[in-house]
Amino acid sequence: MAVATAAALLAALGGALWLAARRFVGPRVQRLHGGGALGLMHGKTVLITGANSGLGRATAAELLRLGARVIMGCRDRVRAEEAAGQLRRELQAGESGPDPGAGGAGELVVRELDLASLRSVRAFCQEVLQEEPRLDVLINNAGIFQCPYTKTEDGFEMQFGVNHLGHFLLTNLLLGLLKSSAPSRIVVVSSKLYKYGDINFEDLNSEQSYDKSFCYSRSKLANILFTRELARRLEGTNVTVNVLHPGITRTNLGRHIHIPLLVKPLFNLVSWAFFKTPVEGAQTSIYLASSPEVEGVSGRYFGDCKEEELLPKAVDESVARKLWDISEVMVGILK
Ligand SMILES: NC(=O)c1ccc[n+]([C@@H]2O[C@H](COP(=O)([O-])OP(=O)(O)OC[C@H]3O[C@@H](n4cnc5c(N)ncnc54)[C@H](O)[C@@H]3O)[C@@H](O)[C@H]2O)c1
Repeated sequence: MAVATAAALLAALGGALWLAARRFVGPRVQRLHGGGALGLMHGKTVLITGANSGLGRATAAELLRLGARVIMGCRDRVRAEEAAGQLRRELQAGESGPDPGAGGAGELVVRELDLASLRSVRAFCQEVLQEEPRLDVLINNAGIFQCPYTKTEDGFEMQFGVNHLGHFLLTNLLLGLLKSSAPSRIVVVSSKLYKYGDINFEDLNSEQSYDKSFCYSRSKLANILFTRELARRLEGTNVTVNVLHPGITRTNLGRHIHIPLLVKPLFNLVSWAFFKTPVEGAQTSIYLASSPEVEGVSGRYFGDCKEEELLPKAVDESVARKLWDISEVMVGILK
């Protein structure tokens, strides 16, 4: 009797946990574009930061399959070239598409970009501006998650520096090209964890106290405030900018999180059961980059290819403007 009750309780607990986790992760989104969409991105140039792994890689594979010229902005050239070689082979073998013979497959270019260095961001943008006649989609995807306290080359707290400031400078330097290629799109990859962040202007460098999860959330809140302020500034230009959360996805993003050896198998099991695959997680980025449905839509927040509500702190216009002004000073953009 006691065993049966314990088993029933365990089953109920397991079921509740399953439902809670599914609710948090969100419904799995199936691949958006079938064989009929091949060529949808033909003639378009897409730049993806952090495109050699995880969500960025899955996004690159799909946009490439749809015919785009994809520029991979990556920190490590060797790893990026490896990933690019693999993507080209997959494309040729038809592994990243259901209909390899239907044409439309695009071109892949690797360029070096370290978002933790404003010097590197400037050099990268100079190269892009010199060599690329157009830019139709910019996807600010790269990110770093809950690393130990370190600073960027320019002395900024790493997560704020890479996730927000690096992309802030990158986007601003490429705006002219995006405008001249309009209609064009900017897609910003944030996270639901923005909810636990705050823009504490008095300590943006977290010198006094560093909380790695707060700083990640703060950088992702900054991504959203940046998107909304940029959308306001871009009104009437035919350049749109939207932000998304991909949902919890099985990638290497958690490389800085220490999981005890004994707990690892359980963690792997849970992530295998509940987390999205990179292809599933990338669907909202792909949707915002390529779908005709979002033509002209700007300043919105998406999850699972649908618009979602934001908390008041993420739509606070005065905080967004102040963050913009401070970011301009931090990255050294002269007004
Ligand atoms: N995986 C998830 O569950 C999840 C959930 C919410 C949001 N996100 C966001 O998705 C985005 C992609 O993450 P992912 O899950 O694919 O992880 P990932 O670690 O596979 O990809 C992150 C990419 O960013 C690159 N990157 C890191 N620092 C960089 C730097 N200084 N300069 C240039 N590139 C740099 C990495 O090299 C890597 O290619 C991130 O912005 C992350 O915050 C992921």
